[in-house]
Amino acid sequence: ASLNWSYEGDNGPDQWHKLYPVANGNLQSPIDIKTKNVKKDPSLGHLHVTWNLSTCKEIVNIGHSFHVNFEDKDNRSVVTGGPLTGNYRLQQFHFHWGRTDDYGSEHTVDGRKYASELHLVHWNSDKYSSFAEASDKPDGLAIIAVFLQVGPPHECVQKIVTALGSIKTKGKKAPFTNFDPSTLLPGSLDYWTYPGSLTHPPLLESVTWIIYKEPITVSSEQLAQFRSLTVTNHRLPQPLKGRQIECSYV
Ligand SMILES: NS(=O)(=O)c1ccc(C(=O)NCCc2c[nH]cn2)cc1
Ligand SMILES: [Zn+2]
Repeated sequence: ASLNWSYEGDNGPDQWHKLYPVANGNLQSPIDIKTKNVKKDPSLGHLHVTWNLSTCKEIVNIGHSFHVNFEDKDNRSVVTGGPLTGNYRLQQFHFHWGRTDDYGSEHTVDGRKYASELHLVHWNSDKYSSFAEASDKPDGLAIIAVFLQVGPPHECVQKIVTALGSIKTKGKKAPFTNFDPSTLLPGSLDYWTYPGSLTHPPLLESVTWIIYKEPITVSSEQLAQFRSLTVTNHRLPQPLKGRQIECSYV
């Protein structure tokens, strides 16, 4: 089915509220993280990530982005701990980017835009039986975000960039196996967390966001390869509406 929304033109982000009224809700994402307003929460423990590379399945061109999909029929790849209660199962990861290296992340930090942002999407498999069922529940989803800055090329991102060559057109998919997403995490495991939403339609307010403070580094050429699929796919920061951002001190 062709999407009724886009990132530019008549169906762009400022129009999304017409078909998805929640776009003007109180828990919309992304947001700008004003670090001086973040609350240190000593009770926020480590995040425990157990991603099993046997669950990595395929890479798919979905038009406005590409997804790396995981088998989520059991708890082989889960995240738990930190702000989460119970196990959240990894379903897919994807990136957001802009037309140039100067912007492209969805979340920003004191107004700073990164070149890109990785999202690792998980659903609450203790309480729900599928992503779709979990996707509209307040405790349904947990999305881990990692910022990407420009510098030397990233060895593991290169595996993803190489695979893009075989999914050049919308709807195409290719096998993508034995990839360990933990190779995409930064060195420091300090994170911010806040309650928010999916960052494009259906924009459901069902997400516990967990955003690593430290970026990873990719090259300008690797980002240019992302753009070869679609030129831009990031939403701008939304109103905080009184939400509190917390941070761990690992
Ligand atoms: N950028 S992001 O916030 O990580 C994000 C992650 C996943 C989705 C998504 O799965 N959207 C369509 C499928 C669906 C959801 N609920 C019912 N169908 C959207 C945005
Ligand atoms: Zn995303």
